[in-house]
Amino acid sequence: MATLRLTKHNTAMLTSAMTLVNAISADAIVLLLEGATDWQRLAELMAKNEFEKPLIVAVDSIEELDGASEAGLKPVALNKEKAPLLERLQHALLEAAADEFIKPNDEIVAIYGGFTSGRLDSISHLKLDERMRRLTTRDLQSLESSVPLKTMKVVVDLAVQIGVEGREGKPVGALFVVGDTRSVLKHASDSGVDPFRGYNKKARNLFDAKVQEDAKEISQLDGAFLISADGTIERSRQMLEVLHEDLNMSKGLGSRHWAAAAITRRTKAVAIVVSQSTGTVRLYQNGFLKMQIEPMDKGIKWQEISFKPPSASGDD
Ligand SMILES: Nc1ncnc2c1ncn2[C@@H]1O[C@H](COP(=O)(O)OP(=O)(O)OP(=O)(O)O)[C@@H](O)[C@H]1O
Repeated sequence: MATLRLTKHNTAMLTSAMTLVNAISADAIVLLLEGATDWQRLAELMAKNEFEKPLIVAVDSIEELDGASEAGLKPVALNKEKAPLLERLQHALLEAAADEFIKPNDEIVAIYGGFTSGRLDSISHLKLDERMRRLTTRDLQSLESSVPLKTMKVVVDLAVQIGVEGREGKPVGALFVVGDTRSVLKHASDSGVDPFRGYNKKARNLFDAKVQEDAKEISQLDGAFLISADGTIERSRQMLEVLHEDLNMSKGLGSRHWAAAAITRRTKAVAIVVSQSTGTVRLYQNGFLKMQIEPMDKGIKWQEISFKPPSASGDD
């Protein structure tokens, strides 16, 4: 990947971004890069400009961020090399919020090469509240209690892609049940031949881009994916049989959503559903809708859902 040289031009752009942050009382800079840069020199540039706010450096792979933290920068790994600029920027903001480098209401100055590789040519002033509505760290962390955050993110990203892209020009829905697989299996049965059965763990791990593509193909078939906390597809094409009667669901949601909510009521799993009709991704935990993500053509927009807590009588 191209490393960024701190040329006279790039240095001047970075200095301008720092000046802008201070002038408008913004909260942080997000520097979106295609590869590493001289982290130490970047830190020196901050010191020279007396810039004391967080400078988040977002690069695709974690290896390229070697030394960034030690230099006093805030590193974020994207793993989105081929994604469009806007999606990478959005992802950088989500990751930075999840790592608590920034807060959901912060104002950010983003700096990146929008037109030419290796040349910082664009500076944007973003209000996070507008940018990503309300993805709060609290939401992510509350989900992390049963499943590691990185597994949640990989499944959510995949679900969003399925919702946006569909398959072969047709909309596709999907259901991922993540974590507590042993309990979930007690409520699951094959709805057809499971294409993942018999493959070794590595060939079933959703952190692998090829496995993600396979999962997108299989999402066209009936049934749910059961994913373990480490991101392994334990089963696919599973029909879930769970009682629905004590759930409080929005009107218009069909059996896939009911199954998703119900399984999280009975187990400690988190369910992530892609609606075939709208592409909307919903996350259920403990039988409740916790988050809803409306897909957009470019990037994702996160929304927090306010849901009615169960009444004291348990009549929910
Ligand atoms: N209990 C279940 N377990 C696993 N998958 C299910 C279950 N019920 C439904 N599905 C899957 O959901 C698909 C669509 O069902 P349905 O249209 O009722 O769902 P929905 O909630 O309205 O979702 P969508 O918005 O995607 O249409 C089914 O073809 C099946 O693959």
